[in-house]
Formats: sequence, C-alpha cells, structure tokens
Amino acid sequence: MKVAIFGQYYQNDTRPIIRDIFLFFNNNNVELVIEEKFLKILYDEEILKKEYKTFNDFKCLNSSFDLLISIGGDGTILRAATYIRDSGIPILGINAGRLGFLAKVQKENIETFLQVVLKKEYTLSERTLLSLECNPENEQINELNFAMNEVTVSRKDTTSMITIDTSLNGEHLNSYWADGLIISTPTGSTGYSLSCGGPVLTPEVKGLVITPIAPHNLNARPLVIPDDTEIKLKVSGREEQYLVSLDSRIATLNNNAELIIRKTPFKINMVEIPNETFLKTLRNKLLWGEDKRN
Ligand SMILES: NC(=O)c1ccc[n+]([C@@H]2O[C@H](COP(=O)([O-])OP(=O)(O)OC[C@H]3O[C@@H](n4cnc5c(N)ncnc54)[C@H](O)[C@@H]3O)[C@@H](O)[C@H]2O)c1
Ligand SMILES: Nc1ncnc2c1ncn2[C@@H]1O[C@H](COP(=O)(O)OP(=O)(O)OP(=O)(O)O)[C@@H](O)[C@H]1O
Repeated sequence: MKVAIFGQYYQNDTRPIIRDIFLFFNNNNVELVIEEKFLKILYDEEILKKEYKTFNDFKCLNSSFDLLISIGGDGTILRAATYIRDSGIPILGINAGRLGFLAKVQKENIETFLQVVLKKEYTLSERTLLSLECNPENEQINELNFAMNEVTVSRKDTTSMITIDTSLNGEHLNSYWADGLIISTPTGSTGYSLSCGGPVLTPEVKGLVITPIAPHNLNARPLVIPDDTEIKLKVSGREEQYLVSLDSRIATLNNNAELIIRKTPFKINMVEIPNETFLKTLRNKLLWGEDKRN
C-alpha cells in the first residue's frame, strides 16, 4: 500500500496525531510519500528523523497511490484537492484543525480509522468540482482553475455593489446587484453559501447552488440548478476590477472579463468511514443535534 501525506501546519498538539499515523503505517509496511514542505516542518520540529520520499506537485501523484491523508482542517483538504486533481486518488481528512467538516476523522479515533483504511473497509463519496474559464485568459486562473467548494465573485476596493449579469445555458437569468455571487458545489453548500442563506445539498445531489451575497434585488433567492448547466458571469461596477475566488485562492479580474463556470469532467473521491455519514456530520458539526428536545 502507498499513501501520500499532506499537511500545511504543525502545532505541538499535532505531535500525537503524526506519531500515531507514522507508527501505524510503518508497522504495517505501508509506503509513505510526504509533501515536501510538510516533511521539512516535521524534520525541523524533530518529529521525524527517517528519510521519506516526497512530492511537491500534482504530477508526482499517480494511480500507484492508494490514498492521500490530509492532516489539518477543511482548508487543508481544499488545498490537498489541488494536488489530487483528476488522478482519482481518494482523500481522507484527519482533523487537526477546528471545525473539520470535510476532515472527518477526529484525532481521538485515529487508530480505529487507520485499521479501516488498511483493510479498505471504506466507501468513496464522489464530489463534483467546478472549473472556471476566463475570457480573455488570466494567468492567475489558468494555473489552478477549479474549485471543490465554490467559485465566488465579489467587489474589490469599494463599498459599492457590483452588478453580476448571469446567464444559464445562454439564457439571461438575472443581473444581481450585490456584494458578490457564489456558485457552489454540493460540497461547498455547507461553506460560504450556507452563511449567505443558501440551502444544504447532500454530496450526491447533481446540482449547483447560485447564492447572491447581500443582494439589493430583494426578491433574489439562492437558486438550485442542474450541475450540467453552463453559467456565464459578467461583472460591472464603479471600480474597474473585482475579485474572483476558487475555494481559498483569490485573483483580481478586469470588469470586461467573461467568466464561464462548468462542472469539471473529473470528481474528487472523499473517503467515507462507516458510521461517519454526511447526515451525522450535519448533526455534529453544524449542531443540528444540539436541540435540547432531541
Ligand atoms: N462567510 C463565510 O462563511 C465564508 C467566507 C469566506 C470563505 N468561506 C469558506 O471558506 C472556504 C475556504 O476555507 P479557508 O480555510 O481558506 O477559509 P477560513 O479560514 O475562513 O475558514 C473557513 C471555515 O469554513 C469551513 N468550511 C470550509 N469548507 C467547508 C465546507 N465545505 N463545509 C463546511 N464548512 C466548511 C472551515 O472549516 C472553516 O472553519 C471557502 O471555500 C468558503 O466556503 C466562508
Ligand atoms: N497539521 C496541523 N497541525 C496542527 N494544527 C493544524 C494543522 N492543520 C491545521 N491546523 C490548525 O487549524 C487551523 C485551520 O486549519 P485549516 O486552514 O486547514 O482549516 P480551516 O479551513 O480553517 O478549517 P477548520 O475550521 O476545519 O480548521 C490552522 O490555522 C492551524 O492552527
């Protein structure tokens, strides 16, 4: 078995997590390949001494890998997806962050989950991603033009609203007068879109959500559309430029740019651990289960 390990940060309380993971895999003869910068942190902190193979690019990850383990919070998983791309390698998130909605494995239960991983007793949850095409082309977007949570356009250097002309499969939908607009995948529906009043979609729903951010068209509401829809956006406003974000990454675009958003031809496989279902995560992480009457 061959496993890629990815993380972005190290804090003292991560030591037991790292120790458990490496001990377990080394005892079970699993080959570990570690992201270069993360390995350097682990050497600097004297957590690891042994030599390991490294990766520093998505091209280094191919079908010879059984799994990528992301040690961190949800932001770390979103970053891990930029290494995985269309390789099909499943991602398992071990939560060393805060909320850990996507990073499902809690540090208290690592050993149990790693047994499940070793025996391959998990299922995969396929996640739809979005691609972003920009006309004219934009260097900052060309490099990493996809998102697992959402693509967002928002105002830049101004308190004025922007206007977002939006069409679906070539038909005009609306000109949103708002702070911005979120195009969310089902995975992203529990992130930024949820904060702006969007609905929660379960991961297997074949839909996308268009959620305006503080729209001044008071009737505008979040809209769920089929995930094979081609969405075109054109932004105008008092400033010449606006922001576009793909998950945690952000770029500045000129108002004349046309954005085309579609689902990507590939999906990301998230490891689903038995008994850690999406509905359970909703109850535990978004606190639906905290109602005293339940
Ligand atoms: N007002 C908001 O709610 C808001 C604003 C900006 C970005 N975001 C979200 O943050 C993501 C980027 O993460 P970051 O770490 O760079 O930013 P961050 O540091 O601001 O953290 C965002 C928070 O959102 C949670 N989160 C991220 N994806 C989630 C998902 N799919 N379901 C449930 N919770 C999720 C994370 O656990 C974290 O607590 C974006 O993709 C967007 O969804 C939310
Ligand atoms: N490998 C790690 N070791 C220790 N702490 C970590 C690690 N990864 C993340 N953290 C801590 O968690 C914080 C959040 O991590 P990250 O950016 O991955 O997630 P996030 O998007 O903020 O989501 P979450 O709310 O799930 O933490 C980091 O600022 C850091 O303090």
